[in-house]
Amino acid sequence: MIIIVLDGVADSLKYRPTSLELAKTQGLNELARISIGGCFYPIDDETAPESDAAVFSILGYNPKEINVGRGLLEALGVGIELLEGSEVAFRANFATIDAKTLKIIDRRVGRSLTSAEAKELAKSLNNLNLGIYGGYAKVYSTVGHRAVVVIGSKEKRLSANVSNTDPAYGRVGRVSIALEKFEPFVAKCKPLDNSEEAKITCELVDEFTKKVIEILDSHPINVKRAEKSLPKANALLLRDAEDRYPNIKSISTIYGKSFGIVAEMPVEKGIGKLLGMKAVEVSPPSGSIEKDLKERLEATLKLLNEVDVVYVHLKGPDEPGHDGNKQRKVSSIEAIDRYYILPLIESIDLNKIAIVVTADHATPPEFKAHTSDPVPLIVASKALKRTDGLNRFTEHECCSKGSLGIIPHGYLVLKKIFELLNQ
Ligand SMILES: O=C(O)[C@H](O)COP(=O)(O)O
Repeated sequence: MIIIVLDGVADSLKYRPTSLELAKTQGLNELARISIGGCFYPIDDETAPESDAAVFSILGYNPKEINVGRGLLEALGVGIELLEGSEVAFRANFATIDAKTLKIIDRRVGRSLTSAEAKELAKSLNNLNLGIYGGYAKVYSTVGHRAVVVIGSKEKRLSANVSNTDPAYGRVGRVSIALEKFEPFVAKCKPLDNSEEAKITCELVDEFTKKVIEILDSHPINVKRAEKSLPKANALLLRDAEDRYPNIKSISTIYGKSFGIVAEMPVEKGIGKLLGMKAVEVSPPSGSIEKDLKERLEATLKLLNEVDVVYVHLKGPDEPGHDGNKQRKVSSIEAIDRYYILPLIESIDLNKIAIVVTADHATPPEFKAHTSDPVPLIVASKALKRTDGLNRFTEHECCSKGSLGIIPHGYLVLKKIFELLNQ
């Protein structure tokens, strides 16, 4: 089986036509016609999840039970080891701020920061001495404006039970939630319990934030960017702290099948590692969608020879959703259809291999953020005894006609799919 998760591909049924309804998708339509479908709430009907919690959920793990901070997953995804007890990992965004007022101008540097620029900036911050409690910071840039930050102390124990300095996301336990409204200022770190560890961690985080702004605001990369009228990457916003490796059952133990993963972003790579999935490395987005999708397709087909279930995570539609650009979201869906779905259908025998297509969460362009809306799901196979008569892979089609109905939690979905295919 191949499970294809199109990051943030769903929109909200409040804003129709949705991006999926607008897109011309010959391949997805073909799959829909041989499918059983339905919809599901990624976590529940009130949680707008980040991708990590949503992906765990799709794979059958209740994110509120496993309770893993995304910081650790991002770190695992780029091969960073954590010293449990004295180090805390965060997901970070290079951002553009007004250095005097700390007002956030763009949480993602207008998506204009190249990975090469981010690498240079990270170099200037790495092994930063925080001046108190033997504190230090390690900064690793990943894709574009994204980074991983590890805050550590040579003297004190630290804790991940601290709030985000990125105001766009909140925390329920270690599960990160996209906030509907937030004040656009770099937030101060707040300890989330009364421990000395959380208090010291926050002092180190706030010291880090201050030092980063001092160093980055006049960094030669930013001077050059300002000359070209590009936004400066002069702050790092931290979120989703984690300080321990959780004890989670591997995915093969749960389902009795071997799993592989094709993932583009560190967070999904990290999830794959944590759950013991076999990975085929693919390069980060290169700027050529066609080339990237061909590479992802080759990786999928390679893994298909080696494992029972291949999980494929394609980032494409999420970014234009965040940017409020519906037209670009539609184009991204159409590119995935043309360069990934159609050639995939031609390369495999749908009598023997089932294809599941779904989304990890909705990112409606009208909303520019993840929402809790239900997402569509199709299970396509020529071996199914019946189909739902779907014509398209869209929110309305799957939610209104799919016989799986609207499943209340994403973590119930994969078990249902296996049951369906075993009938
Ligand atoms: O693109 C990402 O890494 C996330 O899915 C969204 O995070 P952001 O709100 O920081 O862009």
